[in-house]
Amino acid sequence: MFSFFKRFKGGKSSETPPQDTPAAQSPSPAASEAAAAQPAPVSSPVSVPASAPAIAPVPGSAPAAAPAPQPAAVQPSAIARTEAVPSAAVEPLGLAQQADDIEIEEVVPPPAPEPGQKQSWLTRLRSGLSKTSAGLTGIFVRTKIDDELYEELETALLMSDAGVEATEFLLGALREKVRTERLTDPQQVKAALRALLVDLLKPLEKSLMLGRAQPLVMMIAGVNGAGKTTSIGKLAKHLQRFDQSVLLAAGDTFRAAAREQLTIWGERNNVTVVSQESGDPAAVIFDAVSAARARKIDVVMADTAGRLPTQLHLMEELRKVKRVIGKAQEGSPHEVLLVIDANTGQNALAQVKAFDDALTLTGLIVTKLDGTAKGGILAAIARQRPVPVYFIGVGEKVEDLQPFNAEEFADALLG
Ligand SMILES: Nc1nc2c(ncn2[C@@H]2O[C@H](COP(=O)(O)OP(=O)(O)OP(=O)(O)O)[C@@H](O)[C@H]2O)c(=O)[nH]1
Repeated sequence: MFSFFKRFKGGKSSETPPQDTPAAQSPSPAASEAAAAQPAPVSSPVSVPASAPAIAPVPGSAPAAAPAPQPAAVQPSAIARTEAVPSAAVEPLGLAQQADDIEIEEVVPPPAPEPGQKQSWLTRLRSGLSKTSAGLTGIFVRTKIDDELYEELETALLMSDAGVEATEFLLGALREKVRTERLTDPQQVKAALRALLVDLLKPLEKSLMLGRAQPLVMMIAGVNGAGKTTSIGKLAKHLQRFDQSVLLAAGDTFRAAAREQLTIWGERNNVTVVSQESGDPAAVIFDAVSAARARKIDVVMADTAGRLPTQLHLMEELRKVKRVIGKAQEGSPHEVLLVIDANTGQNALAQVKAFDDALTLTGLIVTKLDGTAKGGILAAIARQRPVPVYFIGVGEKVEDLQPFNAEEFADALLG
């Protein structure tokens, strides 16, 4: 089963988080880059209790969900999936070196869905992708498997934003499967396409692993309006439900409304927001990470201003933000997430490539799959830049942001 989050557990790492010295009071001398910038006052609209549990029991983590730990990451499906993902750079801090005293356990299963909730989420995903699924399923009502079927399929896949490379790959593999498995019925071809899609998308499935550092620092980037701030809010709410204390850094010092949006959200949800009226986003985020270390907060999420990959100076600014976060806490940021709007089609792939080249992304959040999105973009990403997809969004409510699941997604695409 796919987990909402995973928990990094055991050993010295979680009991003794690295460098607990409150850096807020005594910043690291190495932080000259950030120190040169204006310090950001820590504004705590509503303060988070300093005693927020670092590794609190996880709701719903019934013993059955937590099999006996085995040395060095042997949780079956979860770890296999993690290893299958090329950017397994997110493997927790020096895991290999600490294999003797660290275990990984999948102890954070998905929350028990409220009646109808899961169903309504899937319904929204299906209806969001209905344009693509209508196009694809129409093809398989034919009676024969012929060139026309493959041509229509090619058009439908290209129209779904899968792009030339993923489309050619899927069609080539499909023809091969039809030949070797001697398929004769178009419905069998549909099932074969589903299997190929699942295989293609599966490496993108990955759970966010909690508890491998304190704080776990996530930097969130993306173009304007992709849904960064909204996703941070939703994710913070999910994290709170998993007993994680959260602190937000309003690193979008460019757009006042974004800062306000985050602050209001923080006030409503009892989450501290570190913000500054203007100035250097790196300094704001540096202070936020330092404050989180001092307060023993579990997760820091750092918002950043939207920017286009072609705005080279702004991309350089992001690289600086990342470097400075590393000075506030060694090994940070643990996650560099890109938020992409699925409605931007192939442009989203270009964004993934550009931001990955600049920042070495560890994951994606794909938003607005409830809109006019066609969904094939995930096949293009899987084929051309397989950065894991942690979450997908199908609406504006908190529960509209859910973990990406390749099978559910393939089913929604194929109708
Ligand atoms: N329909 C839909 N709307 C979404 C989703 N995610 C975010 N939005 C909306 O998209 C709009 C932009 O979201 P923001 O979170 O402000 O985007 P941002 O990336 O922070 O924008 P900038 O600060 O300008 O860079 C808002 O109206 C959100 O409510 C989603 O999954 N579905």
